[in-house]
Amino acid sequence: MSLNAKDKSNVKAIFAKAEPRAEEIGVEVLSSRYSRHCISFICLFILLLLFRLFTVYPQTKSYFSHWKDFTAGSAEVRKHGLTVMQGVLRAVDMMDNLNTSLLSLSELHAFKLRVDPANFKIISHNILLVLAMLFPDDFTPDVHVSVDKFLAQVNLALSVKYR
Ligand code: HEM
Repeated sequence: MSLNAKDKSNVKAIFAKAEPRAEEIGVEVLSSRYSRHCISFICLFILLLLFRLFTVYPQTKSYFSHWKDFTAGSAEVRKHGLTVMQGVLRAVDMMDNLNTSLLSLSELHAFKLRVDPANFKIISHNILLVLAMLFPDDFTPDVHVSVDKFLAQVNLALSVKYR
């Protein structure tokens, strides 16, 4: 299912919307539940995303057996979360050319990391969930459809080298 012009603008808007709310979100949420060291929106997103991923789908931790600390806010979780989110944000920028722009990432996950591609669906579900939690007013059904379609395209592009 390809992205139409409305989908593209919805996807760009919800990811762009995040930045100005960083401080507000950081103070309200991070100070109580998460590390105080990481106060940008992106850090919060990462903490929620990976925290949910590893808690609700603990089998995903098996790919990170070299990590020492899986708790929300650990240096490893923060560093890797940022890496994944940079990948997603790059995909937002390159949404017209996903297969090419994510090709080397697909190769890495398929042949070096040997990640079961079923996990791409799990992480997409969590990305949707965290966006809905952080931006309930912006996360209209219309936006939900667009982001869902976008993440499905990202998954397809990440799965290219598995075929
Ligand atoms: C939206 C989906 C995803 C994106 C955009 C993404 C992106 C990335 C990026 C950018 C890297 C670093 C690549 C490099 O070092 O050159 C990476 C590494 C990695 N990814 Fe993913 N990833 C995704 C999904 C997943 C999933 C679902 C898993 C497993 C559950 C996974 C497991 C890993 C592992 C194990 C590494 C290496 C981490 C390390 O060296 O400590 N990724 N990913």
